[in-house]
Amino acid sequence: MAVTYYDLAIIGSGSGNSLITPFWDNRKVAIIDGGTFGGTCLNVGCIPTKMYAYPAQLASAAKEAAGLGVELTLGKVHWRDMRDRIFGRIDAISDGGRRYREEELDNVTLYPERVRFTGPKALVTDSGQAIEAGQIVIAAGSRAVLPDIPGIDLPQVHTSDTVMRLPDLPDRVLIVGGGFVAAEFAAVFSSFGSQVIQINRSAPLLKSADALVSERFTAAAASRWDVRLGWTLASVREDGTGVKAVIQGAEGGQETIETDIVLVATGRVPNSDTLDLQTAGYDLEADGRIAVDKCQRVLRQGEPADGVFALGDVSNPYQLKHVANHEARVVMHNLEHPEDFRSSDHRFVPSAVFTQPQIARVGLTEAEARQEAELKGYDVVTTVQEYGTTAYGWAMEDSTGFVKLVADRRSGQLLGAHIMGHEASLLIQPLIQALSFGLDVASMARGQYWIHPALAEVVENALLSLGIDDRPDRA
Ligand SMILES: Cc1cc2nc3c(=O)[nH]c(=O)nc-3n(C[C@H](O)[C@H](O)[C@H](O)COP(=O)(O)OP(=O)(O)OC[C@H]3O[C@@H](n4cnc5c(N)ncnc54)[C@H](O)[C@@H]3O)c2cc1C
Ligand SMILES: NC(=O)c1ccc[n+]([C@@H]2O[C@H](COP(=O)([O-])OP(=O)(O)OC[C@H]3O[C@@H](n4cnc5c(N)ncnc54)[C@H](O)[C@@H]3O)[C@@H](O)[C@H]2O)c1
Repeated sequence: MAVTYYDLAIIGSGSGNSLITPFWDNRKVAIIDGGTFGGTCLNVGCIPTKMYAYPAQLASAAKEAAGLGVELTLGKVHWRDMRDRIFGRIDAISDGGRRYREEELDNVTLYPERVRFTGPKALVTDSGQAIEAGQIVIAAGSRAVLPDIPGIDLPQVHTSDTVMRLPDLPDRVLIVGGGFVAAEFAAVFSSFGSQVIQINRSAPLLKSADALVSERFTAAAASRWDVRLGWTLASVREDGTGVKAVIQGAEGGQETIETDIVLVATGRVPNSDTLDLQTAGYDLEADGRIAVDKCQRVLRQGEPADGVFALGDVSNPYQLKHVANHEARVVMHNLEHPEDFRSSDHRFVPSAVFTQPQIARVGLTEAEARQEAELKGYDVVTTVQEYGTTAYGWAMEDSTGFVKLVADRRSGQLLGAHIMGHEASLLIQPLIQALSFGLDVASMARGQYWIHPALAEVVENALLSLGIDDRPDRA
């Protein structure tokens, strides 16, 4: 079999696509992707979901405004127009990116097919094209898992990959799962007027969040759509244009739900199993992720393999685009500077769920901090500051938003921050900055102005209410 040799082969055109810098202009690069060019975030993930989440926020403003003396009526939601606007933009970007790689860069070859390893630095595509490369980057991402139950292949059963392309807004939606994807789509569909039932195996929703966030979000969600905890999906069968979904309770009971569509959002698994990694001898973590060292080098029998890197959802447990981007920047440097490797920094990985109300997090939950307290010598202190205690919170008549901080009284450092409420994803950013740069609580609270009466005052007040005051020059 004829083998084509490349200096660099990249598996996955999501975060992997950003690795082709001018450094490679006079070198041969292969980029291989068996799916839609641009990967998850662009085509079926972060970007289109937020392009639905924002109009959903606008649609739900009508209810919010009523409490403030403004009568707004939600007219019609033009789902099809929205869908066409969103994907008109996204598909063009994906297509443009693919064309640029395929047609405009002489040194880059795009293989639009799946690939697997045949040796440590050897690959073969589904059509049998053999590739060898000096360096290889595995950026193959993750995919939605589907439970193995009767009816799971019916066209009315969706994952996040397909649900955003529905021809019409469904009247009734059954959402299975209690994580990020479920929380975001439940908010979108319920804001647009669909009847949403969300079932989750465990209680509460968003169970990896700080316990107070999970508890309060579960209550907030239940006030907006129908939340049923302790249920799983048992089977689905067609019923006219919709389906009858049988759900199974933790106690053994069953119920049948009539719905137009089912959205399965029960987690994602790394695509490592598509790559025949055992042939190349590379190590996997227990959950199927590719094992890497701090420099993102793939491990082989516990040792970093020379010139083989992995990044993003295929190797990290976070499954977040900003983490994949960070790791891609590290890999980009390490590919070009083998004599001067950099490491990834996973100390303070933040996340936000663009549901209603919004949720954001960085650092430790209270439970994690208490668990680590003895080992690390933390004197754990926490505070909860309601949005409603600040001037802007009054303006909003907010009754659900809050900031929870977790800190170490001994060192005066923040350990974690958890926000639920309006623009939580923005309010969290100064706290991410404080953690990342080691800014102590007292300096952060009093070493700068906080604009009055902005919503950010809720962060200032939360910092002050921790009762940590060790700045000798505090005014
Ligand atoms: C609905 C949804 C919403 C999300 N929202 C957010 C958000 O708001 N913020 C956030 O930070 N993250 C979000 N994420 C997560 C984010 O999308 C991912 O963490 C990120 O896209 C992962 O990037 P990646 O480069 O690792 O993989 P991907 O972008 O998935 O790229 C992997 C590529 O590899 C290809 N591939 C896989 N196996 C093979 C093979 N054997 N051969 C050839 N090609 C292969 C795939 O076709 C794919 O194109 C969301 C995810 C989903 C599903
Ligand atoms: N805003 C964001 O950053 C964002 C948005 C969407 C997705 N993502 C990423 O995508 C990843 C995947 O999201 P996800 O929501 O699919 O997974 P997840 O792991 O966050 O949540 C899966 C949920 O499904 C439940 N579940 C599992 N099996 C079940 C079953 N058989 N029946 C009922 N419930 C069941 C689990 O209890 C859990 O609540 C996330 O980890 C996240 O990192 C990020």
